[in-house]
Amino acid sequence: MTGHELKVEDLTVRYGGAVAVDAASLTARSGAVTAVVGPNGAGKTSLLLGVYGSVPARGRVVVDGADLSGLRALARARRGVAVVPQGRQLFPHLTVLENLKVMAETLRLPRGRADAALDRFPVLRTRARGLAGVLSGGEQQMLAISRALMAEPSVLLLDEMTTGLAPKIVQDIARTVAGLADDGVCVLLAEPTIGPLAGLIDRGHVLIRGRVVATAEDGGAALDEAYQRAMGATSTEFERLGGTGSAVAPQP
Ligand SMILES: Nc1ncnc2c1ncn2[C@@H]1O[C@H](COP(=O)(O)OP(=O)(O)OP(=O)(O)O)[C@@H](O)[C@H]1O
Repeated sequence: MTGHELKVEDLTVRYGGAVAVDAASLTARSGAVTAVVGPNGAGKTSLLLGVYGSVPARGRVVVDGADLSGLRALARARRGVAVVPQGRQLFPHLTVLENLKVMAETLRLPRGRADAALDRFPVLRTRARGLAGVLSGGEQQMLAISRALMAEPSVLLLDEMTTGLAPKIVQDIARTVAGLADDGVCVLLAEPTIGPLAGLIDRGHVLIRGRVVATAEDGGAALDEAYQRAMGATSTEFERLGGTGSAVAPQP
């Protein structure tokens, strides 16, 4: 197995004056599935897109020792970083195969790569000439994952891969993701809850208000505990501040 490592150092993402990710540092390595968990708006998507390079970010993104921070998303994709975006972002009016071809052409992958990607999940081969927009949610997610894997990435970023999917599909996809990590892909996924993925996640980081506030190394259940603790501490702080969520103490 060839191992890969992602190191994120002091990553900061701003939208205008608003800080979405605040000097976040984390690591992920192949052989283990790493998760970033946090509530809605915590900055998970911004973090993954900052790593992928599709939103401007400060800080460092290092893959296998190479600093990719100065590169645009396409260049990072060619250097082995792939993303399965939140909401999948497929072209609904293109066929399954055409969706794969668009990415293959964008990344200038060898001919035949898009067709071969249909074999990642058997259902994609049977739906190859059907429109992506009429696939079920689970099938669309399989297509998005196959599309991301076409370039044989060393780092795979998965944003809320299970949202809205039936439990059986979640488990099928989780098995695929576990297999990828075992096969040497460095997997970093972002989820608002750990729930059905507790068995998949090996380690991870808790992100709250853009900051990494906790790290757990001993599996999904340990990460969930750290997450609950951090959320408890956050709501206690919130109450202490009079429910304003600001750093300004409430007036008597
Ligand atoms: N394009 C944007 N322009 C301005 N603000 C944004 C943009 N994208 C996200 N934000 C804001 O940045 C913060 C972090 O959002 P982000 O989507 O990264 O969090 P998240 O943890 O992925 O949340 P969710 O689970 O709801 O997707 C939020 O306050 C959000 O409103």
